[in-house]
Amino acid sequence: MTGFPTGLLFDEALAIAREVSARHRLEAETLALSRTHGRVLAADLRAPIALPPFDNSAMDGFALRHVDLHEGEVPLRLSGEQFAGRALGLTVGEGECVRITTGAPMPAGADTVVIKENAREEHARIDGDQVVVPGDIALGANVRKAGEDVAAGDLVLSAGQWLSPARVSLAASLGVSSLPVTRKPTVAVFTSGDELVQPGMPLAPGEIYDSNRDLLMGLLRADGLEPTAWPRLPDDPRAVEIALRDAACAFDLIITCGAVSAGEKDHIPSVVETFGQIHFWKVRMKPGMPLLFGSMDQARILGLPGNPVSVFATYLGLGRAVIDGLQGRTEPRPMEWAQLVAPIDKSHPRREFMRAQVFCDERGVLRADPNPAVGSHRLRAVADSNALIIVPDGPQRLAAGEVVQVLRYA
Ligand SMILES: Nc1nc2c(c(=O)[nH]1)N[C@H]1C(S)=C(S)[C@@H](COP(=O)(O)OP(=O)(O)OC[C@H]3O[C@@H](n4cnc5c(N)ncnc54)[C@H](O)[C@@H]3O)O[C@H]1N2
Ligand code: MOO
Repeated sequence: MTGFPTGLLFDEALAIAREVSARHRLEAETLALSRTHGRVLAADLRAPIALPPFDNSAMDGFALRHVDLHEGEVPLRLSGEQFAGRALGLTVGEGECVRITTGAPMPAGADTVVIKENAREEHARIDGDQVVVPGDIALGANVRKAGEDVAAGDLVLSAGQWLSPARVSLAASLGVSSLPVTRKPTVAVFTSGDELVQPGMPLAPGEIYDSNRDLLMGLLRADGLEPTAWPRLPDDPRAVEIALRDAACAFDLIITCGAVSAGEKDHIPSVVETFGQIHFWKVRMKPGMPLLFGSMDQARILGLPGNPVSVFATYLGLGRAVIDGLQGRTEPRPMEWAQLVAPIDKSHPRREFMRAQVFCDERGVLRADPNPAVGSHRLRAVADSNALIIVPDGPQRLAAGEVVQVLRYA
């Protein structure tokens, strides 16, 4: 098998994964705002109105004209009430004030609000109720100005951003009722290997329980997708071919795990090569070296290595980039830096993804404690950790205290 890139540096593989998936970006669909949570925005959003839309009070109290204030206490005539809701068109004249609540539109003429607790109401005066206010209130106090948060026409959300609850809520505050978002990829998940048994069934000698299915389904669901798990693939080339070709015409992304390395039963690369195209196979990363990325029919296909820790690292390191590319997400995923608690001595040249516990110490410094259980079969270390340390390409001797890049997952 030849004619495709192999033995790539991690960054080279990542660039191909991004380029191919961006080229196969899914179409946009317009959804009601309440259904856009977690999706990727497909077009820029400019503010159709200003926020706040009008000058309004930040507190419950009395709206007044600052020019009427002077030293000491100031008596003002209460000329009306404006509560949050429709504007009554009131005007505050000389020596007057209007009772106001939080969020209510400022009456014309008023420029300042005194909070209720600092005012004294005196009732049944001949010429109406009187409100006595302190004279030392700052001009504009407790007033929220129209447009101080967002001006009409501002670019508030950009294509390629993911829609967090705050972003969806910002669109709602602007009166936007639907947004164009990229369609979510449909994903088929396959595990493979004759040794695999579903949890709950008895194990025969040589068999193990299938743990990768739940790992992948959980990772994909945590990324907002609704993956479909297919029955486990047997180590039979014809069965692998039929299942993958079937899925490739129905799904946007196929994720397999296992059967992608050098063994006699590793049929996935030859099926992808025969019925599709391999974009790359084998990446200089640890774990996850046998990783394959290709296309078949309408689907992109990620052939993850079978070892559970390899599945985890390749999904977070490269699989997610494919999912982001298909959805047109250009906003980078958050990446952090932490100080090593213990040294790392890496003699191989591959980029390594090491399990670690990342925590914030008493001085507020983010620190990373590498898990000593190396080996891509040791799933427990992933479950006991909350981050992957990304150890750069090439041999590395990193002392305790050195700063490393970390990818938090829990
Ligand atoms: N001669 C070579 N041998 C191996 C190479 C190599 O380059 N040359 N690569 C090694 C590396 S690195 C890895 S990673 C594995 C990957 O092999 P495959 O992707 O072909 O995966 P399998 O052989 O099918 O499985 C590997 C390992 O993982 C277990 N496994 C598989 N699926 C599941 C599952 N769903 N749940 C739990 N455990 C699973 C499987 O039983 C094996 O132990 O190959 C090395 N060998
Ligand atoms: O790269 Mo394999 O994934 O080391 O075990």
